[in-house]
Amino acid sequence: MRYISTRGQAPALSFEDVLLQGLATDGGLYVPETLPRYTPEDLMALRGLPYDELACRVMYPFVEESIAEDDFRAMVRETYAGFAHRAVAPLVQLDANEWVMELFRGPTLAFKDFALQLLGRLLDHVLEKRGQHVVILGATSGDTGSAAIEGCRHSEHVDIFILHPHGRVSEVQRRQMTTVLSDNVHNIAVDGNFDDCQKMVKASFADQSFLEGKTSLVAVNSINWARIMAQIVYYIYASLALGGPHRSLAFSVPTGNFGDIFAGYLARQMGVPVQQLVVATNQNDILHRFISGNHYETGKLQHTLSPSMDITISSNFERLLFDLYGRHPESVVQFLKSAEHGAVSLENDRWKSARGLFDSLSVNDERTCEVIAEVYGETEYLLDPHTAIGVEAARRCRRDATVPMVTMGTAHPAKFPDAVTRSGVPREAALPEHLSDLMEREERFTVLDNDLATIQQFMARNWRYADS
Ligand SMILES: Cc1ncc(COP(=O)(O)O)c(C=O)c1O
Ligand SMILES: N[C@@H](CCOP(=O)(O)O)C(=O)O
Repeated sequence: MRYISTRGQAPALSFEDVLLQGLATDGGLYVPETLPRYTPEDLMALRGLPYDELACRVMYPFVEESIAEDDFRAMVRETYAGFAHRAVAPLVQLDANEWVMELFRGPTLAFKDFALQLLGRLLDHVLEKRGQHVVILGATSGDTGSAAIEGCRHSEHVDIFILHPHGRVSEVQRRQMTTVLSDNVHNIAVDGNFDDCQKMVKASFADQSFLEGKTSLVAVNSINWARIMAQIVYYIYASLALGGPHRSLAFSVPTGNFGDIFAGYLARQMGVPVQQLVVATNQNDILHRFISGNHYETGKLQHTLSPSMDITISSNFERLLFDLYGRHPESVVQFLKSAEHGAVSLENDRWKSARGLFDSLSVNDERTCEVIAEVYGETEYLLDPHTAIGVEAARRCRRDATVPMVTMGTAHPAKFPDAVTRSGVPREAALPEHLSDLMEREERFTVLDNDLATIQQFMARNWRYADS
């Protein structure tokens, strides 16, 4: 399988090169040139497989030219053996035909573990083979950072620098990152917001001269194709568990960088019967405004009780645009250029074709807390604020009550105790055993100005082989 850039000017690459590259050299994102397609018979043959085996079978075609099957299977098995539930991604029923898929049973309690615990292993495998050391650079609004650090903390082959917006992630999220004291882990709290962090990450990928040719950058954000690939699997798992391929499903996905829901879109392109995808956002609603009204215009970032979705520029929207434009890169470039200067719309027929699949809703903090309380009242099930937004959007946007609706449960409620307390539910969300002393652990992080040169100088001084 070859991967091509959404902007059409970068060379096509193999999986191994895409894994190590991050952004394409033309600023675009890599996508597979073609997707594997399943017939209903193919899907039937996947029914009942344990999660790790399904994951091997779904992902292997994407990596087969770069990694031997036995090695890949071993990495996938080890990854999902580290999850706290035997089903890996259990489905919890809230109501008739209404489910939450718990994607937070991995080591750092958010859906990012599905891809990032595997990404750490894939990187180590490839870097060991090449005898190479790299620098990982990532931006986080709270969850990617800890999952990426967990995936790479023991690696001899990487140094990892994670930028988070200072004071704008939850205390649990911050501590999950900053209490990892390994020499190769560098947490930077940026005096800015997530968009600022993400912009500096992308600028650093575009121009890596600050590394003086001594190393290269690897991405752990969902600009890295491997992130999306691993997330396709749980959509297929949900479908097969709830009657697929002979029954359609709808998904509601708490959305920020559009990576998770894009994986659902790809599962559908591969033949999984998905009737509806609901984009569930907080007050940072650029995607909701686009889906509901064909109006794409960045706004000012707002800080909410669902901080992981405090994002106004969604990286993976570009991957969807590429498809909506019939895989015509010049149109993608033109759209994105115009968006830098104000509001943009798609041609009506293209937007309508997206509307055939996507619905959306934006949910504010007050309503998020009400939903946490309502669902707890109905079922004694405790939602985190991101998942609560998903559940609200699922209920409000549902097209057909006979089609099972699955909300992606993207984080454990214990990561966001403020929202849980504000909702007034009579229960605390306790951290699991392995994190029970998190609040007492020593922290290490550096606060830096929201300035690209400052960040890059810090990195150049601090990566482990800086003087070699
Ligand atoms: C808990 C949680 N929910 C939802 C999202 C949104 O996912 P995506 O950025 O893939 O749209 C994120 C982070 O991005 C997250 O950490
Ligand atoms: N919500 C994310 C933001 C980064 O998104 P990514 O999926 O592109 O890594 C976070 O929690 O860090």
